[in-house]
Amino acid sequence: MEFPTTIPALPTSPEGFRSGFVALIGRPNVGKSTLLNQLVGEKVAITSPVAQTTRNRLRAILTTETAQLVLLDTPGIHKPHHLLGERLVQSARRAIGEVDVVLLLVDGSEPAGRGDGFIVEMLQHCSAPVHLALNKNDLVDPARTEELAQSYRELVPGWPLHPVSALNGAGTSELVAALAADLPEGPHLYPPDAVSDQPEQLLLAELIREQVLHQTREEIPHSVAVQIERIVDDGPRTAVLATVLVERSSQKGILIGKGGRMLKEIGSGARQQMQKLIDGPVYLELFVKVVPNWRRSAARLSELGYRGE
Ligand SMILES: Nc1nc2c(ncn2[C@@H]2O[C@H](COP(=O)(O)OP(=O)(O)OP(=O)(O)O)[C@@H](O)[C@H]2O)c(=O)[nH]1
Repeated sequence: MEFPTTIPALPTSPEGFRSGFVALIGRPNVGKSTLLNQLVGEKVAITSPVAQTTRNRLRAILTTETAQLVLLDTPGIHKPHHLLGERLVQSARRAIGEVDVVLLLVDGSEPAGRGDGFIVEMLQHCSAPVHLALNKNDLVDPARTEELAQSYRELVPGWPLHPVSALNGAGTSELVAALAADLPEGPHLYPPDAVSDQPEQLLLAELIREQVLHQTREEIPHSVAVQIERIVDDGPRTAVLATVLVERSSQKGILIGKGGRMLKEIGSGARQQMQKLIDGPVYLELFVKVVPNWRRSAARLSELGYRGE
């Protein structure tokens, strides 16, 4: 694990303080991004009702009185269909090998299924302790809680189980305490008020991609990537120039919309989120570019930051 070389103003950590890395693993759409945002209390990971929106290993940093957890958000695990899919799985595997604790998140409103077996198998060989969080507990009829929990207990005997709702925060402080207890004793790794070590550029790109997914729903699948071309901080406002890459010209048409209306909606939604993140006015200019088969092009993937092995 790499540590930053320059760390501004780290406090003296109290005796018994714990710190370390937690990998967040789970199938697509179980609520990993929602949980990260709930834990950290600021928007660090994008969420979407469409599965498979998390592409980057986004680190969120959570500091409590007694511990600091550095969370790695890994892409949803699934069977890879193309090169991008394979890189997502590689990235999840790498995350598991590098951390102090693994948190496996499942949709606890459904009983354990075959897809969960695939991940459990993958985690059997992992030396770090694994915790299982049963998410979406808010959707569960209390009369079924025990039956659902039992189906997971049978799948992973001995792993600690935590019912949570990433949406409303129920059970999350107990979850954090349990994860922190499994971290080694150690000092702060980041300043206590840090929430992410991701470059601002990546966060901004993710906010645009989130709007594309929200506004276009199924019409534009995952063949979209965002490149931030330039960020100019000219005093009163921050100007952001970004390009949205799609694979086909029909997708470009949908993204731009009639009279440019769709792109305007996307831009305006993204700009509002950016202003919250930056805490100041933002000017956003968006371009749409067709790059056929960008998902299959290894060079392009590396340029966009999806590292292979
Ligand atoms: N009711 C309920 N819905 C939730 C909860 N957590 C997440 N969701 C919803 O589930 C959907 C998927 O959540 P995400 O956080 O994007 O899921 P993810 O695991 O990051 O998805 P990928 O990026 O595809 O890996 C969204 O519509 C969330 O609002 C929860 O605790 N309760």
